[in-house]
Amino acid sequence: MEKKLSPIDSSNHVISIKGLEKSFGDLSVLKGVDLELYQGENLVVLGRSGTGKSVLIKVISGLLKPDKGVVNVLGQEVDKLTPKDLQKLRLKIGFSFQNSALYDSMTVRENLEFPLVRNSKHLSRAEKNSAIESVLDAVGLLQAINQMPSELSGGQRKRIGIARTLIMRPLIMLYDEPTAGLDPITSIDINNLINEVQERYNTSSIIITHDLTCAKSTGDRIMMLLEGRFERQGSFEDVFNTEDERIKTFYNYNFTT
Ligand SMILES: Nc1ncnc2c1ncn2[C@@H]1O[C@H](COP(=O)(O)OP(=O)(O)OP(=O)(O)O)[C@@H](O)[C@H]1O
Repeated sequence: MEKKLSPIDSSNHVISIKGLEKSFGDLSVLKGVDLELYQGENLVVLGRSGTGKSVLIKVISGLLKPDKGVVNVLGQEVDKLTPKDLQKLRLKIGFSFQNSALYDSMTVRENLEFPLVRNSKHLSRAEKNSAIESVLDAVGLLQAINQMPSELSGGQRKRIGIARTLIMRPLIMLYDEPTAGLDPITSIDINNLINEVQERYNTSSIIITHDLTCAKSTGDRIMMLLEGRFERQGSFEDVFNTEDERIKTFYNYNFTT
């Protein structure tokens, strides 16, 4: 399903990257990447495996340092921050990583309480309960509050993972392969949830994926990472309306196999 595009204020960016380069030994992964994430938009970063999408997310979140370039997140240059300030900045970013597993020995409620206990010690019991119930309601799983992760489906666990991220009220969401390993119907549910989160919490998001259905249904704007650079960007149609064989192959592989 195609996305109803959100109105974007392109004068107001929450992430701005200019001339980002990152290599590992002889392997040059990002070769001069520019990217702006605008307030309130869903930006999809598409690219084949190994093109550096996860490296990009790690640089944005300060887990990797750029070799060259400026990476500004919420007005701060990430690689110039002290560990304490970087930690503060990270609390404003919600990470939905492929491997952000739930704690199996804790109930859903305890899993959601965990980040609050660590980072929002001032909250009362009632405030914690209210925050937990509110995010569970947002992901449509209030009824699962006392269940164990092992009792939930893969799609439900993904939803709880997103709820656990939302509980800290992030300004930016970073989704790394949100539909990986999910069947097509469950993937549609997650795509819808990404859009609901955008509307409900007014988050700005980067969605890293090679799933074109996910790109089409969640992206206000698409950027295509090819050989270390963003070669094309725009609406889904803009990006794929091209004679570039590399992009045509990517499209055909996704939609015809
Ligand atoms: N810490 C690291 N040390 C050395 N090489 C790395 C490191 N992190 C990533 N790489 C290399 O950088 C390249 C890009 O990796 P990355 O994980 O960003 O790809 P990706 O586009 O996210 O792929 P996928 O879709 O498969 O997750 C790969 O060749 C990877 O081996």
